[in-house]
Formats: sequence, C-alpha cells, structure tokens
Amino acid sequence: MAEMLNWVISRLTFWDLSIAVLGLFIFSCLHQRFMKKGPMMWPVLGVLPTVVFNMSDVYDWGTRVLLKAGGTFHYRGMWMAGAYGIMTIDPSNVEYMLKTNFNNFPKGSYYKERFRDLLGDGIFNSDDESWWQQRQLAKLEMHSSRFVQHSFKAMQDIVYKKLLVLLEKLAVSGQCFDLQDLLLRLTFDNICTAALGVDPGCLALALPDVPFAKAFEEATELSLLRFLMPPFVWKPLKFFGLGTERRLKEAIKVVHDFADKTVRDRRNILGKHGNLNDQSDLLSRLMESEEINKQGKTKHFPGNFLRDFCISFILAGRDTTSVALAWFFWLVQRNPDVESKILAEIHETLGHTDTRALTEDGLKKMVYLQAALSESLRLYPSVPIEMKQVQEDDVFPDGTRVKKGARVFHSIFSMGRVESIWGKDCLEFKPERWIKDGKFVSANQFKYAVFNAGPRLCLGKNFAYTQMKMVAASVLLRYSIKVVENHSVVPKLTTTLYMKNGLRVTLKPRLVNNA
Ligand code: HEM
Repeated sequence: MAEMLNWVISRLTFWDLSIAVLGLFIFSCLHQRFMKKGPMMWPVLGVLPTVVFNMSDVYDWGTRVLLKAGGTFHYRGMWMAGAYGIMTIDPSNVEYMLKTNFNNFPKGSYYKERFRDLLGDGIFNSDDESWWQQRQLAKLEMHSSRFVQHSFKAMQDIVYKKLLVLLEKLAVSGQCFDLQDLLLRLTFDNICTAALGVDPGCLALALPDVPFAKAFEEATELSLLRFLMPPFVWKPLKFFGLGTERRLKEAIKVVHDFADKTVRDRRNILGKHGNLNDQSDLLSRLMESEEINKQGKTKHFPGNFLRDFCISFILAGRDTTSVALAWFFWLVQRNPDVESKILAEIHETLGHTDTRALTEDGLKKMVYLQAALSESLRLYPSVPIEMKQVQEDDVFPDGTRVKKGARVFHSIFSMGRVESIWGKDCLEFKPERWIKDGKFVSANQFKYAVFNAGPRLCLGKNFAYTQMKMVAASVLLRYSIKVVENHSVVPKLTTTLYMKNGLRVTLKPRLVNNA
C-alpha cells in the first residue's frame, strides 16, 4: 500500500496538484452553496468575498439571505482571524440573548477592546457590575422630573431659537441644503447640552466646523475602523503611533481634553458655590450626587468615571435621532396622505394658540406622529445591526448552537422587513399599523428591537421620541420639504444608518402665519 502511494506521489506533476487543489476548492464551494444555509463561504476567506460582492446593497442582500436561511445562519470570517458565529432575525433567539440568558451575551472583549481608548469603561462600553451601576445612576437621573424638564426646555430652545431661524433663512433664499447635516448638528448640540451642560454651537447660523464635534466624529469613525482591520494591523499601528491610529489618538485627545475641562470647570463652580442648583444637566446632577462622608469631605467618583460616563452618553444619543428624522422626512414627503394626517393632528393639538409653540402635553397627544416615527424606524432603524459575544457554549431556542467566543449578530434592519412579523404589507410605510382604537400600541420589544430590549433597553427612548416629535412637528407645520430631483437616497454601511449622500432638499413655506 505504502509503495503504491509512493509510486502515485512520484508521478504527480505540479499541474496534477494544481488541478486537485482547484477541484477541492470547487467542491467545497458547491457543497457550501447547495448543502448549507446562509451566504456563500469561501475556502480560506470565509464570508468576506461574498459580503464584498454585495456591498452596494448589503442590508437588503442580508435580509434576503436571512429569510432564505429560515432566520438564522452560521458564518465564518478569514482563516486564522478567529471570526465566527451566527446572524439571526428570529425574535425568540433575540429574546434569549437580550433577556433570558442575558449574562451569557455581553458586549464582550472584542467590542470593548476596540472602543476602550475613546469610551473607557463608560456605560456603552462596559458589562457586568460596572455597567449595572452606571445604568442605575443614569436611570435615576434621567427619569427625574428635573432632568426631563431641563431637557425639554433645552430642546425647545434649540428648535425655536436655532433650527427654525436657520430654516427660515434657507427657505427665503430658496437654497438647496443637506437636511441630514443640519439634523446631525442639532442633535449633537442637544445631547451635549443634556449631558454636559455645554452647547458646542454646531447649529449656529454660519454652520461652523466645531473642533470638539469634528474630533468626536473622527474618533468614532476611526474606532469603528478597528472592526474592519485585523488586530495584527491596527495594534502595531497604535503601538508605533502611525496612520489611522495616530489620527485616532489625536482625535481622542481633543475629545478627552474638552470633557476633562468641562468636568474641572464644573467642580470649581461646585467648590465656589457649594451647589450646582442652577444646572440640570447629567454631569452636574451626578457631581451633586457624589457622597459626602462623615468628616464632611466629598467622596468623588473614581478616575475618569464622569468623563467616560458623559462621552458614552453623547455617543449613544448623538446621531441616532438625527438619522431617524432624516429617514422620517424622506418617507413623509413620498407619502402625501401620511403628511396630511400628521399636519391635521398638529393643527388639532395646537388649537388656536398664538405662539404655535409645542408643549410637552401637546407632543404626548400626537399619536399619529408617534406612529409615523415608529414606522419609519421599523423600516430604517438608526442602529441597523447589533452584536454580542458568547461567554459559554450555548443553544438558541431555534436549536442553533454557538460556541464560546462566537459573535452573534441580529439584524434589526432585516427584522423590520419580515412578513411573518409584520404581515404581507411589511415593506409599506403604514403608520396605521401602530394605532388601535385611536391609541398608540407598542410592538413586542424582541420583534421591534430598534431601541434594543431587555435589561439594556435604550435609556434615551423617551428623550428621543420627545426630540423627534418636537423637530418633526415644528418643521412640518411651517414647511413642505422637497427632496432634490434625482438625489440618490441610500444607506451608508456603518453602525448608524446614515444616508450615504445626505438628504438634499429645498423648503417651501406653508401658507400659514409662521409665528
Ligand atoms: C431614535 C433614537 C435612538 C435609537 C434608535 C436608540 C437605540 C439604542 C440601541 C439599539 C441601544 C443598544 C446599543 C448597544 O447596546 O450596543 C441603545 C442604548 C442606549 N441608548 Fe439609545 N437610541 C436612541 C436615542 C438615544 C438618546 C437620545 C439617548 C440619550 C439621551 C440614548 C441613550 C442610550 C444609552 C445611555 C444606551 C446604553 C444603555 C445600556 O447599555 O444600558 N439613546 N440605544
């Protein structure tokens, strides 16, 4: 037998070997293509080439593949890169991961390692005890009537004193502009005011480049780049301070310096006045909540706690509502019947008030607007895909097995387009699906995971709805929005669902008294 094998090997040529390897390659591709569920996995390169081929329409392609695979598939990344796991849109799997067996699906080291330089151990980048403590603190402060009133007042100021003034100028000039960019500026100013008590001024009339905002954006984008690069590339770049890692370090320094200075200045004010009674932002509230020990000395939060806490908070609330509003305005102008119903509801709510200013109670009454915003987020969720890392081997409710260290993705974008969840009209923009007997009816968290679900449910959900309703109603009441002809509206491939080319629009004032 051994002699025969030697005889065969001695006669093999280079071409024989090449043909054998090619045959094996084709066999493995065909086996994968026809015998397994999910996207095509290539030998050595895993799912990578398939994703690259479908990059131009990656979200819709992903939805098609997930539906064809019955809701869940296994994937694997490049050989030796250690990337493997599953992708799912099965609500029972999502519930299992986000609630039932929550502790086995943390954010995990893969995510945290890439964001640690920017976010430290802030709430958005922590698990276990550290996350839980920050969550309790944030919940307490954010749900206090003081914070709610302060943030509402801040929203009113930003909308009436800045956004509407700017829109008036743009409407009069008839100029075409990027509405998404304005909304991003608005929410950045708003979240910084709520978190730090500082308005960076991005939405000023001249639309300036604000170094802190620019650095924040760059630091986020460059941290995300670490998810696309293998560690053996970004880690040496970081060590030697080269390329993108050098730029990341510089951007993070600007962000941290700004936040550190804000914390220092606030401490000085607290030291001088003994209280921060006239400040209702999150940072001031946290500082005032620091314990005072028996000797009358303050026990400060450790290290960079306050800075990391606020930066995480800004990251969480920065672009999510602005991109949601951009998709909402785009969908509304394509659906004039929806627009008419929203307008009718705004007029009904405002009644005969002279100021045409929206109150908190007024916004709460706007059920149809709430439905239209929820519907828009269903089709275009601000966070399209979420990821968790498996702690210990586990089995999902649909029978899928996952190994320790695997990464589990759930596609919120695809879940919003599943017939078995939303019905045959799942691809249509229909706010009515959220209303029953004149009341807004929420969807099951695990089918509509737009704000996450379970113990890590988004802490800013109420804040976000109030902000979105305030902006949407104030703008639609005064202007009809026209998207520039032939402007291509497509999603950008990143962790937040930006419009890749922005939203180029012109404004037409409505024929009413714009007080
Ligand atoms: C349309 C707007 C928003 C959407 C769709 C949204 C969605 C989400 C999602 C999907 C998560 C989970 C992220 C993760 O764990 O990786 C999350 C977490 C969070 N969100 Fe929001 N968010 C929105 C607005 C906001 C706003 C305005 C704020 C702040 C005022 C905020 C504060 C937070 C915080 C602090 C967390 C972390 C919660 C935790 O880990 O316990 N969000 N949000």
